Amino acid sequence: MSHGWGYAEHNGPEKWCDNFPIANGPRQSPIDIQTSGSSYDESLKALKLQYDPSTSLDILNNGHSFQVTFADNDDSSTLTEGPISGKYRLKQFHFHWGASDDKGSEHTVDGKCYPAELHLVHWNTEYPSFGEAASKPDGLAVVGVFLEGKQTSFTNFDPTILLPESLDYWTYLGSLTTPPLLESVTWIVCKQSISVSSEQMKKFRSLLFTAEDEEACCMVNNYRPPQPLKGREVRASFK
Ligand SMILES: NS(=O)(=O)c1ccc(NCc2ccco2)cc1
Ligand SMILES: [Zn+2]
Repeated sequence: MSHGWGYAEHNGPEKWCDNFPIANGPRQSPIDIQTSGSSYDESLKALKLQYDPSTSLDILNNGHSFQVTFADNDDSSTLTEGPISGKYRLKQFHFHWGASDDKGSEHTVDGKCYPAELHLVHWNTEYPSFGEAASKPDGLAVVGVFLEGKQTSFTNFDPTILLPESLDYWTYLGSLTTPPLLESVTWIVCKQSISVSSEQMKKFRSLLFTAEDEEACCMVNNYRPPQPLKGREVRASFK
């Protein structure tokens, strides 16, 4: 693939293995969460998310999604408890979405897709930086939140506001869902979705994959389809 990876026919998820052979690895993400195959684990703790909105730095279109990046030079915005041990710092959050409401999420639940999925990306402070942590099996923890259509207000930047009322979750060991597809992510997928208005979905779909001097190509369908479970366990924090 001479050009960078993307989501088009010529450089999309089915082609990523050409440059990133780990695409066919043992713990790839996303997955289809089959609720009958997940098991309640009473030892799983509740998620503890403590975010300081003042640590948000900038919002940018990185050509694959738009992301809000956070200052991660101290423990102002962290994830602790839940399925992880130790403390993970919030690095950024971003979204994946479809061209229409019938697709767009990366994880699916019993085959059900959502119009979009939020990813809150955290790295293990056992390691010196995100880049270092990203190559370790326990280096990252990403909280996934489904978005589904309803009229709602969508304030900004304080990621806590982006979280659903219930923090019940499924958890499994997986990977980044875009290249470099590193198998370093403890996935924490919330059962309850948050609402997003059709106006907001229109704004997502008006973003562009392309730069200003290129022919406009709308940023839609920037999601990887579910990958083989390969015997992994999916645990639930709820009965
Ligand atoms: N969709 S996601 O939450 O799995 C995700 C999160 C973060 C990156 N980061 C990309 C990267 C560059 C170097 C190491 O990592 C890529 C994908
Ligand atoms: Zn993502």
